[in-house]
Amino acid sequence: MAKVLVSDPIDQAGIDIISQVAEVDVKTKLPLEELIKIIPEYDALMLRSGTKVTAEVIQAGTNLKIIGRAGVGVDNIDVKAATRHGIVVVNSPEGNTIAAAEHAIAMMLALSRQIPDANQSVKNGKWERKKFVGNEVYKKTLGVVGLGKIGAHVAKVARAMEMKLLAYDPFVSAERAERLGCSLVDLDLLFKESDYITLHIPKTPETANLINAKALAKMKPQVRIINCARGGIIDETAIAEALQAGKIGGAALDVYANEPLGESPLTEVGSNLVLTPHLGASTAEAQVNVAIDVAEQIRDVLLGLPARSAVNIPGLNPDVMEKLRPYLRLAETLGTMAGQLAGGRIDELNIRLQGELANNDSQPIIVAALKGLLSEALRERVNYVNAALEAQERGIRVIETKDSSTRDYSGGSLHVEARGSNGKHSVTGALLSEGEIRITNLDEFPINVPPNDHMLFTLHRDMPGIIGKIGSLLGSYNVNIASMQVGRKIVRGEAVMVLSLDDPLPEGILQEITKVDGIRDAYTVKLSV
Ligand SMILES: NC(=O)c1ccc[n+]([C@@H]2O[C@H](COP(=O)([O-])OP(=O)(O)OC[C@H]3O[C@@H](n4cnc5c(N)ncnc54)[C@H](O)[C@@H]3O)[C@@H](O)[C@H]2O)c1
Ligand SMILES: O=C(O)[C@H](O)COP(=O)(O)O
Repeated sequence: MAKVLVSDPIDQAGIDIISQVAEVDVKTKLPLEELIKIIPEYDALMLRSGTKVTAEVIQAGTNLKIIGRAGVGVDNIDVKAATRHGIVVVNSPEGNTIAAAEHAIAMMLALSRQIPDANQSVKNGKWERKKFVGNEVYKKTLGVVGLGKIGAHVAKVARAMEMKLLAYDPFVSAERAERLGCSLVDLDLLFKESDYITLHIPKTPETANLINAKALAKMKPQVRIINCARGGIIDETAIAEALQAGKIGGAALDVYANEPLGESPLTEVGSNLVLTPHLGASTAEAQVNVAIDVAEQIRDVLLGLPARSAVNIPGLNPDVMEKLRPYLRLAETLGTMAGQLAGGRIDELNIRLQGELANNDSQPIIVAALKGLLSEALRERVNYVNAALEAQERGIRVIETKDSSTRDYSGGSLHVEARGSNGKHSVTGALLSEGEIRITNLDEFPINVPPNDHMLFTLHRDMPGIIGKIGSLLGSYNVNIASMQVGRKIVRGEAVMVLSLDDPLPEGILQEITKVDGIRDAYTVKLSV
């Protein structure tokens, strides 16, 4: 039975789902060395933001097939290292959207009405009504930085409170912003005009320290800043100084450059600063949502099914995947054949989706062809997760075309051409109505053969006696021929011979075949049909 390690607190609903197919160990707060020590035992790892999945952890996780992040941010996972090792990384992109958005709103209101400080004051036996006079958010300007899932929900709620909304998001259209009641503006204008600024962006090289001393200097003196996105987007020293000096009205932070926060200039700030310990996603509802979402994906991947929210393989919903599955098999077979025919060092792969197939998303089909193409070199190390990265790192140029006008097979056909040390070779294939693969073209010669574990291809002159000679030669090595077919364009011109063999070809026989009069070239292909 598969084994799954749960290394952060996850709702029981998720653990129950994984337990249907695997043994689950819950071990939280593991020191890194301990995690590295035990990870080889596990097929899957499920976590939240508390566990750091470094390249070392991934390297040690020799049995890992999937890492499931019960939440959105995967910045605590070395996704590149996981991809390189063929480990699928999944998350729950929407399970905690509402929770995080509501936390941002709660922070904005808590800050405006000084609720945390007022609460503490009452508990200290005081009654300081004058000290805690706040502000209304009604008719104030809220600047939303990042108009994705969480930013959009914050905008909707803020609009209901009749706030004026500005938004900055270079990847969102003005129409979408408008539909959400926001005016899309540049960052400087948002800084200048906003009474409240709320951040809902990922931490990237572009967003790191976005709110620094220079940015703070552009804002209104009473501005209140909310960060429920990621630590490191705000320069914590700069914001602590601005608060201490009264240069901004307040800040409410849920996330920090280093978590847990520990020693920080932020803890020195006396008032107008609300801090929560990364609670954005911590609602009962969100925790059930993310646990179920990710647990289902872990269960599916362990059962050999696709994951719906993989961050390191082309996103596909299960219905599309189900429809494409036979074509992925076709693409992988053709990629394997083209790769072996073209020889070891492949530098270019041309893929043409033809007929009906051209109406589909080509990305998964390309990945499947690349998986086949690299299978000779990487064997079981290559999979759907790392095929594209491996190809990119080997400098393989991928050219994709679509031609919906081809009308040869009802489901369409796929043409794969690889250029490598043996020159350019192409294979075309299609699916029969029962889902069986047919190779329909080899190096532009029409053929019609099913793939077979051991195949021999020759390029030769179409002349009497040549088929017999190859048959006798194979017979002399005790190689049984299962089927044979010749493809030619003109009588007595160039032709290809395709032989399906029951046995692997012994060493050296290929060279002998190329010496037969009329044979120009010969290739073998090994498949796993
Ligand atoms: N505090 C928490 O517990 C908590 C919970 C959930 C999510 N989050 C964090 O909240 C953030 C937003 O999550 P989401 O689900 O809305 O993500 P999302 O991907 O739906 O939205 C992010 C938005 O940021 C925009 N963006 C990217 N780079 C930008 C840039 N340089 N400038 C401006 N906009 C930029 C994108 O276009 C996108 O619209 C993420 O960082 C996520 O990790 C935190
Ligand atoms: O990225 C997220 O989903 C949030 O930061 C929540 O993190 P958590 O699951 O550790 O609460």
